Amino acid sequence: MKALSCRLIQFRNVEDRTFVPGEGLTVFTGPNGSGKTNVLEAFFLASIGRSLRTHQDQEMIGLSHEEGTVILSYVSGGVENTIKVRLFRKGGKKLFFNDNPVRRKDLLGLFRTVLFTPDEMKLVKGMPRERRRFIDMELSQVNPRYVEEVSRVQRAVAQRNAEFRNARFNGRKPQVDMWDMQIARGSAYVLKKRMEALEKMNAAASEMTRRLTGGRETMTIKYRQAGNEGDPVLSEDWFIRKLAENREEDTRLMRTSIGPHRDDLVFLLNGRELSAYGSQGQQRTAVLALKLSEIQFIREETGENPVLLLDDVMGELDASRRQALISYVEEHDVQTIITSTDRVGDGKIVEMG
Ligand SMILES: Nc1ncnc2c1ncn2[C@@H]1O[C@H](COP(=O)(O)OP(=O)(O)OP(=O)(O)O)[C@@H](O)[C@H]1O
Repeated sequence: MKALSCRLIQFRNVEDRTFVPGEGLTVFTGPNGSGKTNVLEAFFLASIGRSLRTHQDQEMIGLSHEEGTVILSYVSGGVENTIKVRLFRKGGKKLFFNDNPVRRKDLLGLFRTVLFTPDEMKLVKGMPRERRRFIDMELSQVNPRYVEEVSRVQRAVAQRNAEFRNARFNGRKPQVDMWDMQIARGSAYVLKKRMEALEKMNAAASEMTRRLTGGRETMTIKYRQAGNEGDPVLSEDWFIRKLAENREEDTRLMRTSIGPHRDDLVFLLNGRELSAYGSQGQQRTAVLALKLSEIQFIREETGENPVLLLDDVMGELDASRRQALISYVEEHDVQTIITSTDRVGDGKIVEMG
């Protein structure tokens, strides 16, 4: 999969400009504040349907305008396609695939990207939410049903929690059997897909780590299931039983403590927990290995490379990791779009400002 062009109209600080990346490496360069990340954000918006740095879509519209647009052309499976995102100051956005309106969940998986920003260090150090987002983002781009099942579980959890509040307010016993069943059904599917992905990721991530460290270190990813100390259990019955067991406490706290929305990933380096024992450098290597494994996973699942978007990460990586990254993307022909104040690599250079 390759991006052919990305046109930004009244988007952030760009009035109207079309950016044409090269087939391999492209570096958007310019001084601080010149709009490098804005361009990367436009590519990401066309891929995921939201910004890489804000939940407020309106912030992306050029300051004095009522509407902003991104039009991305890309080629996938030898076919050229266009994604258009229109953002409105008065609220909302419209998404189009080859000029036909689409919903956000149908956009996911059309133009597939892997994003790597300095923020990604949160994968190791941050909250479990960051790690769930990582695996969800990856699966959402290769499996449309996964997106639906995740939102089904989210909705059922929200309804279950609302029922706890209503019941408390009205002084009655909560009626949550129906939500428990829905959560169990969706969770079993989500878990199964996450475990399958993890198995593939594990193989790729340990291979990448060996490569990045000259064989000195190995990484494994483990899945930590809420309410279970042992190996993850994927059956609906397990979820039903656990939700029932936890109902009393959930009623008291008005939340749902079992389900994929409470699970986490644990990264182990040479068998030890990376977040607790890993040095900064080891954590960086691990995150880089995870990102490269994400590319590999998407390629294996879809038969095509995603486009790699790197925001300002080159400065974060030392020379050897930088070189490992560049040689990986060159070897595998991964189109890579980089923002950097320096001219890194020997790809196409696009000057901002
Ligand atoms: N909605 C908007 N309308 C107009 N300009 C905007 C809008 N949002 C941000 N900007 C401008 O965009 C610029 C920031 O762009 P961006 O973050 O892409 O810079 P950058 O080149 O990546 O910088 P750095 O090297 O510091 O990361 C700032 O000048 C900011 O004022």
